[in-house]
Amino acid sequence: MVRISFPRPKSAAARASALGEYVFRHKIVLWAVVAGLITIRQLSSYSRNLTSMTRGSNRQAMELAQQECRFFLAESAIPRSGLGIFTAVDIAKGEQTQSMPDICIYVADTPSGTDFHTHSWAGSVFMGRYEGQNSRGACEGVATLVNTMPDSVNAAELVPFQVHTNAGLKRDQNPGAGAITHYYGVTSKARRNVAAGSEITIDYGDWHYESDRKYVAPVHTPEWVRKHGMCIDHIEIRQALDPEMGRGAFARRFLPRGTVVSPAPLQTFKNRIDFAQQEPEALFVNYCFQPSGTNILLFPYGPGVNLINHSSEKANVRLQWSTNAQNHRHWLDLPLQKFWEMVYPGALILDVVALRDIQPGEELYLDYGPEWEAAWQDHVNVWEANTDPYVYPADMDLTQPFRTLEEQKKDPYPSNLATICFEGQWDIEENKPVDWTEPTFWTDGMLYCHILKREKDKKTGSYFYEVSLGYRKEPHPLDDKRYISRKVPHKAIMFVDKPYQSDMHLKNSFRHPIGISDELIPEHWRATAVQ
Ligand SMILES: C[S@@+](CC[C@H](N)C(=O)[O-])C[C@H]1O[C@@H](n2cnc3c(N)ncnc32)[C@H](O)[C@@H]1O
Repeated sequence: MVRISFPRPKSAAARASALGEYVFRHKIVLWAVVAGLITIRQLSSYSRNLTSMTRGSNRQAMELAQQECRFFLAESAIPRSGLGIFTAVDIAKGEQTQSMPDICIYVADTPSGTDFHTHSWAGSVFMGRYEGQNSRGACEGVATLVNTMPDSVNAAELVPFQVHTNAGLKRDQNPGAGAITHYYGVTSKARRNVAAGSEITIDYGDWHYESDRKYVAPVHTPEWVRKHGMCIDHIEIRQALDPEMGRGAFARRFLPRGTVVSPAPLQTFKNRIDFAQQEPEALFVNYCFQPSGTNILLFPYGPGVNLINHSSEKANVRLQWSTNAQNHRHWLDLPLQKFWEMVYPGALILDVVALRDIQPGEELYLDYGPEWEAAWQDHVNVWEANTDPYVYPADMDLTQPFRTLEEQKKDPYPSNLATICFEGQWDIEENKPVDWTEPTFWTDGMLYCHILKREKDKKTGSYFYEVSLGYRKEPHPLDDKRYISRKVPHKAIMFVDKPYQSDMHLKNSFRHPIGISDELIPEHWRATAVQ
């Protein structure tokens, strides 16, 4: 598989003073020495803890797991914006501001009449613009949890360029193809040095919270963060041990029985039917809980939570309602109409809790319930490999020069693929060619394009192209010649699936929400099922 990565433009905030950098780096070194000493002490206390746990006490070990945790969810410094992400450790400029990459699940045609759009990203941001007519990506983890504070962006710059991986599942081999998202690998990095205790913030760009007011995030102490926060750093994401499952979630450290492995703030949806505009219904439902006997969907967006795969025999985590003050558990008792008036994303929080001691590196499993298991088995029994011609965009060799339209007449690209170009100019006039401009945020400048001409730089050997840009949702012959960009570098071109071609649109791909124990759901919710 060939992957390209794009350089990111330098932002003003990234130009921190050399002196500040020097002081901060030395602080880091000092911190690392102290941390090293702590680690040695912790390791010995860790083994003591293990011993004491076998005697029945695991409180100390749980505290240790909490101490080692770097990232937490706690009440945001932005008024009335619920939870925010805090760091308990110093982060140097350029380092990651999260402990694991996020996934995004694209819905090809955003349902109307729901609040799906409030906690999902515009199609272009994580490169899913061409999945459908009006696509939006619901992401879990930092990409959804981080708050915007345009006047005080301390930290995160979202880095979307490692997306597009089918996690080893192929449509001609695996029943799980199309049942997991391909958009994995969204991360964020610090724009400047971030002190331990800070809330991590970004700038959403086109959305300003009460834009007439300025908020500067107070920096808490790391102790405050540990005391009041919920750890979101206990999980690592890797390929699942069973390759049929795609990715999976693994324990980053020893997690004693009863540890909250991760909180899962929920976005609630009244009706699963809203996500059934196409066949198959939106992949999004596979990443949601559905209480039995209802049509309600609960989308958990705690980092890594919906990467936990199913096993009824090996389940080592379970769900329970969070005891955190940010969880409005009492709202579950409200009549449903009142509940829907009150509820907002993050108002309800489930905790994923260790059912037994979990060793570092163990894969985490949740019991999705008998209905899910039966549905998966039925799916595997009837599933047939899809052998129609198809090539994954990630399998295209991007070291080869892109073929011009003329060359493609003789040697066409696979019919499911389209070429896209990243172009920084939005006001190109018809029939007035311009020279290529680098976009400030690459994915925003993503457009369909046709390759008209190719040149090779004699000195460097790199390729440059003349392309025509298409501003439509689908490649269109009329766009062949109108908006021309010249001197487009090779790195600014790539392949994507045309709309409705990627695995998640396969008619025979598996769909089933995750089951949730009846004990957690109020009885009166079951009276609501819409047929
Ligand atoms: C919430 S996601 C879990 C994360 C997913 N593995 C991924 O890579 O994004 C649920 C989906 O994962 C896959 N999955 C989870 N547990 C599985 C199992 N026991 N066997 C096969 N597939 C499983 C199914 O495609 C299911 O619909």
